Amino acid sequence: MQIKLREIKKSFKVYKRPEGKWGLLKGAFMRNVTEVEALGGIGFDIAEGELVGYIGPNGAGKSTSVKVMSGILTPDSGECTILGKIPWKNRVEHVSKIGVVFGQRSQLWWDVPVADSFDVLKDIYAIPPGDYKIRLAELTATLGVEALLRIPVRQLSLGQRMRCELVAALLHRPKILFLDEPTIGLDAVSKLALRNFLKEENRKQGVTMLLTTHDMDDIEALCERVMVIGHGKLLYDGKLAGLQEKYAPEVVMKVNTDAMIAAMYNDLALT
Ligand SMILES: Nc1ncnc2c1ncn2[C@@H]1O[C@H](COP(=O)(O)OP(=O)(O)OP(=O)(O)O)[C@@H](O)[C@H]1O
Repeated sequence: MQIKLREIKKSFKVYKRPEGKWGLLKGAFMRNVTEVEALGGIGFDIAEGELVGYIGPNGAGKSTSVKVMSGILTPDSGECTILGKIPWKNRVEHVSKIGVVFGQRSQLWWDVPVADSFDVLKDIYAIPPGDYKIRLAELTATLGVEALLRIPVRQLSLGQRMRCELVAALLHRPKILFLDEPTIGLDAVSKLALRNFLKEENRKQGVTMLLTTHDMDDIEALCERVMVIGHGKLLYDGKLAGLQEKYAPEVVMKVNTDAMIAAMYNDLALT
């Protein structure tokens, strides 16, 4: 298995300021600490070449899991091996084998042209110049971003930036790609283009992908297998068709996946 998680737990300490008009002053001397359990013993396996959907309501623990798997966060307990290594213990080696796209954050430098960010990534990942040239040409052509290379990132539209984020995440030919809400805020055309790209990258290059999204059309278009997480626990791991059978209305021409997922969250008391 490329990705293996067992009983991963992660809690965060949250500091609360005392309420009332003196709260700010009192808060300087004393703060109430509470613990939020983001992951309560998550476990799953993902094999090479799989494209798995990872869904759940807001605050379910999806991003926290992705951060653990990408080595950004160390869990409180449990086991996690990615390509046989522990992400937070072998960080340098780990990041050279994975790619991460956070839809709500950028890994590109805001004020410099896109091409300059790619050049920096080439040095960070120590990509040989010949390979870099080929891979950059291949990715920029497929994602249609050649004309954007000299433009500073802050001047790009969301859809343009997202395509550049994908180039950045795939330049070093990672074996695994974690995608945390990559289609958030994109229009229908950009979503379709991005889905097609991900499907092809998975099929042709064999890149293993874990896709976190609230857009059930993403899941339907890309993932045969889906994992549902709620309150930090894995609630379902299986075929999308299995979820549809259980939660979709009996006779429909096209399954309304958003309604289906809303019914499931209600049923599992996740809302
Ligand atoms: N750095 C942090 N400090 C405190 N609490 C945190 C932190 N990161 C996450 N949490 C909490 O952990 C829980 C899980 O958050 P997480 O971001 O993993 O959820 P999510 O499933 O990705 O949600 P969304 O769909 O809204 O992005 C939430 O209750 C959140 O408030």
